[in-house]
Amino acid sequence: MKKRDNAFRTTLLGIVKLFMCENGYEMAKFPSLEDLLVFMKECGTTASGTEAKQAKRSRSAASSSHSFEARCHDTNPLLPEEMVEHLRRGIGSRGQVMHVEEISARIANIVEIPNELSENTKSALKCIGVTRLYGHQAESIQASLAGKNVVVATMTSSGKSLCYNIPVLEVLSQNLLACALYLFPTKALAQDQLRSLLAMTKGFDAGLNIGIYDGDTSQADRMWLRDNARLLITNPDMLHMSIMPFHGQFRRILSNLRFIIIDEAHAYKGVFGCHTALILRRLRRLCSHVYGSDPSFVFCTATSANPREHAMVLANLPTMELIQNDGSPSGPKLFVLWNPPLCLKTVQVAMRTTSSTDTGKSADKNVILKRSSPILEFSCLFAEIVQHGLRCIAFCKSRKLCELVLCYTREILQGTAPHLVNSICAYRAGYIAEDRRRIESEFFGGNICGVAATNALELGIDVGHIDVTLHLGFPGSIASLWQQAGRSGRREKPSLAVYVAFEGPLDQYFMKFPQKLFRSPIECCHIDAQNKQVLEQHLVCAALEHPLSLLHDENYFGPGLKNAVMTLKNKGCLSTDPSRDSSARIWSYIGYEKLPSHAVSIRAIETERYKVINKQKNEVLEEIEESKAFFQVYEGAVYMHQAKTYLVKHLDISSKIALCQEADLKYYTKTRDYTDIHVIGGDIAYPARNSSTQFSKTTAHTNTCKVTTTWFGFRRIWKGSNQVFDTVELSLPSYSYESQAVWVRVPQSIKTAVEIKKFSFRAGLHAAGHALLNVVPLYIICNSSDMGSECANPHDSRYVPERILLYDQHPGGTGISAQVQPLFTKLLNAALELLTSCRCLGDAGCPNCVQNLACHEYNEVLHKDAAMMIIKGVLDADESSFG
Ligand SMILES: Nc1ncnc2c1ncn2[C@@H]1O[C@H](COP(=O)(O)OP(=O)(O)OP(=O)(O)O)[C@@H](O)[C@H]1O
Repeated sequence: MKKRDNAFRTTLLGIVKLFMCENGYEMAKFPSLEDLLVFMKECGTTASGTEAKQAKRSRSAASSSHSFEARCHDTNPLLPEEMVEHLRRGIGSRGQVMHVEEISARIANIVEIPNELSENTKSALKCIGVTRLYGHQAESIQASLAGKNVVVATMTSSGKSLCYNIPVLEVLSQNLLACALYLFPTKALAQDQLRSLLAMTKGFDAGLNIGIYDGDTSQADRMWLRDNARLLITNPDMLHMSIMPFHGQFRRILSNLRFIIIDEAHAYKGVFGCHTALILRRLRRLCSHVYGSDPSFVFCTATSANPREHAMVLANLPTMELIQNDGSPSGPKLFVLWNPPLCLKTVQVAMRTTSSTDTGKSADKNVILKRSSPILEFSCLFAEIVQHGLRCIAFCKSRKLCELVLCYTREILQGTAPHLVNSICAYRAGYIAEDRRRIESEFFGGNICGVAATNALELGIDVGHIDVTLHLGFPGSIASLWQQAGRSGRREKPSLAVYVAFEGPLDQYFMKFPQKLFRSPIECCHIDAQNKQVLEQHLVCAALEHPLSLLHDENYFGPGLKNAVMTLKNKGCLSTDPSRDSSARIWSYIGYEKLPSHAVSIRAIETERYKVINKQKNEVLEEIEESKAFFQVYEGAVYMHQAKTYLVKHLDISSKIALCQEADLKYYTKTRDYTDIHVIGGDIAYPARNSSTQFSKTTAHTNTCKVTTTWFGFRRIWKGSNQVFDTVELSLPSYSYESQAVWVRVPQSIKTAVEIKKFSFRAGLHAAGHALLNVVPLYIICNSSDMGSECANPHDSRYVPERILLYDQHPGGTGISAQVQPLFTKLLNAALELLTSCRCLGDAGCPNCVQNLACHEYNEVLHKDAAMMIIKGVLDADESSFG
């Protein structure tokens, strides 16, 4: 018996050793098996059961670069609600399911199609198989036909398009001159809408001449549409650059304009929203002053806290009918919060720094409790879901994550269901338009059953029925999470959403307090149509389109009009006839630019891009924005595209081309770089609405800044173990762009106090910046990549300014820094709370407090205690300066 026990012990120890070693744990820390098991039990991890089996399997799958494998091999079709139980028993058996929120089904509120609608409209409904209307559709159609401005804020896939298509088709079939203008934020959505409009109007006997007028429309088609279209689909960019500056060519449409449709209105926020608001004011002014038309608006938007206010500000409308009683049916949805399990990991930790000049270079190995990789957990879930016949969108926060998830999931499927490997793909910005259209239609048609996507698929492109949405990390706002989750479960069908947490503070906060996710109000959509800089830019465009009048145009451009006109006069952009009475003066454009609208970029989108070309096939794989290019493509970089790895062979900086070739590589690469932020000056005040005294007691400033990134090398890292095995030098030009920063000065006395404690001040500033960055999404709708903080470079001991600084990572800035400024005290308090409540040990903190996944310096040179002293010091100093 004893002999058998010993044999069992030896075998078990062998398995555990293998498991520990494959997962990077250090056995030496545990002298006996008992010590190890006691430790693992305390940590809530066990190397027996599933883990040990996995370890065994990993050994047999030694050829694979990863030590993971899907742990459930059955591939029976399952319904979404069966899936939760299945996951709990299978890959979720290590207690990953933190919460299951049951969202009950919604019963449809159905009404008959109003009899008074024309035969044309009735036949359009028949063409798409709609026999009755949902309550909200009937309500909004009635309001629109009565001439009211309407905003429809109902769930994803609730049939919002009919809320505008029906009144438009009705009016256009009754009045053969009437026209409508549809605005979509993306070209893909415009294509989608054109398809459904063409399907609806097959039997129409009134010529509508529906067409898209965007950057892809040929010159011949443009001319035809200008002369004939009655339903013109376009986007704010075209309106701004190509339609309004040449409005005379659109005389027929503008004179007869009855409707302006704005779908996906929630996409118009931040700087893009601010520009669109000014574009709509220009359009309404032209319609009224030049063409005598007064179109009604229909907005469709995802649920937000303020759909009515948002739509009214966007188009400067005094009244707006809000339709939000969703009458569409929806099946039950289960929303699962999934936390990757804790396990033991050996990590290199920076030792406590001993002086202000020491940058914390010494390191030691230690065993810590860490969550297993959320990316692998997510990929296992993705693989499991598609194996059970469920159609799935796996939402990832970044393009790189999208590629990694696809790569890992395909690898899992290769072992468990090889026939499904090519039935999943990635979908993200950067792919060329044809590839995106192909993926959309293959997903719609069922050739593809799962897509790893960024928020590029969040907006309502119709990809057919989806059973499950997976969410890797918090997408930046509760509104956005709901919008993504709403993509599954059309009509009465049950659906499932699984939110997989990263180790960051925000994700862990929601795992701990699920009610904050499910019971908290959804965020507001903010825009500031009074932004001085944006107003001036659009007034120049407006003056070219039709001279400005202080008397008649204040209605459109608001109380800032007079000051802005005077500024533009001083800049030599506007002139007036001084002999006229001042109130009767009209202001004409006299600037040197022929088309001022071409100098106004409304999305802060970069035009300069690098093309990534597959050398063997001579095909363009991707176009990467210039600011992001050198993080992904340089000679020797491993570049990923649709789960294939490529080696970048040549980078031609002058022609902006990266040539790569497919290669089966077991490593990935990461750049070594640093980013300097130079505050230029010029206060920015945005948005005005937030600068109430309640928030403004802060010495924080918002200024324009210059961001310069320098790349000096890259590392080659093994895929499975994440071990660096090679470091290579790089010589690339630095990249600079102007942006906006929000920052607060740290008093000299605090620096001295930190240094008396023998803490590193640089490390404290770095950690304080991270802590602040980690709490920003609690207050402001943004993606984690929107903002960065000033990070201390471990290889650089130059002077660092005594400040905590966050900056907008989009060239040109999207206004987010200025949104943060009035909230700075709140953020400092929240960051301090985050640090004091985190019980991690060690100066370098943990991903729950001062570490940040996106840190340019890989979380080196951090000091949590110093960060707490600095934040507290700034708060005290601010409090005393405001009394
Ligand atoms: N009254 C109705 N009866 C039956 N089906 C309907 C009805 N209204 C709309 N639908 C169908 O519901 C689906 C979703 O409609 P639609 O795309 O208009 O929703 P949406 O709210 O605009 O979606 P998104 O939020 O993704 O933009 C379409 O297939 C449409 O044909």
